[in-house]
Amino acid sequence: MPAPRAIPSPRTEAGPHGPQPAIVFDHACLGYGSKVVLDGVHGSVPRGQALALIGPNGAGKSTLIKSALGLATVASGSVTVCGRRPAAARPHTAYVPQADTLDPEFPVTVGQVVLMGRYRAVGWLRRPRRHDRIIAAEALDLVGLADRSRDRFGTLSGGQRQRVLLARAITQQAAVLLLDEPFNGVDAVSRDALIGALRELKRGGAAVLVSTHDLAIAHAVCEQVCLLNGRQFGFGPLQSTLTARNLRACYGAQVLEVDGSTVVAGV
Ligand SMILES: Nc1ncnc2c1ncn2[C@@H]1O[C@H](COP(=O)(O)OP(=O)(O)OP(=O)(O)O)[C@@H](O)[C@H]1O
Repeated sequence: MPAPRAIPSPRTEAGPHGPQPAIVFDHACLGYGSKVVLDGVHGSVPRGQALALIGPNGAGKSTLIKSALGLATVASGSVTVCGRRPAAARPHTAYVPQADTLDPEFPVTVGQVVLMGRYRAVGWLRRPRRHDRIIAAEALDLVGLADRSRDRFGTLSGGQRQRVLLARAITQQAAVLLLDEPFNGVDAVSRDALIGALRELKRGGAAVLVSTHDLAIAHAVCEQVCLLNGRQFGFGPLQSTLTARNLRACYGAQVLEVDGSTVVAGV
């Protein structure tokens, strides 16, 4: 039997016109109940690539991520994940919340948190097998925390906790990874570890959606960017989308020119 791997080998689902994108937003208007908070999102993410969601506070970044999980209302247009409605595609998606959503006082070890990612595959009432433990150990190694497995989750720094949550998502071996501001308040070591792990996941064929306030993260990890502020201000390759014009339209007065570079102030 081949050794288990946290990151599965690349797979492409072929459609009639070639490989199918992992995520497709088709003129999607998104919100909660009857309230629309995000208008006209249009673009797609192939497997093995990442999309950065960029925009000011309240722009709709989390809403876009929730729509791919089937947790936001699609008022018009459509959102498709792995060729299905998002709710039906949940077995193929893994979600990384912000680290502060998990109570650090909860008495659980780092290894146990990572192993929780295997529960969907194992079943809640069954014990994880050796196979699952190997996958969890490999995922923890990928985020650079192999030596912290027995430590209590709450004793880790915020950045390390964020890495543990990414490891938990990696063990799900999902085709689509959705990360909500994983770099917020993260130190340089954790930031580099997260960037390295995301690159490795893309190499394994995963499609990644990552919301961030940091344009440098988009450049380090993502092929495409989606600029949002209540509606879409651009969706496409970084170079042609992260233009001063688009950023100014999206952020307004918060965009500055510093030494010929465009900088978004205060985020
Ligand atoms: N469950 C909800 N019900 C109704 N409105 C909501 C809900 N969640 C978010 N909103 C609203 O949707 C809009 C977009 O919020 P969202 O959290 O998606 O923005 P964001 O870009 O992720 O913001 P931040 O960077 O501050 O996390 C906001 O006006 C917010 O108040």
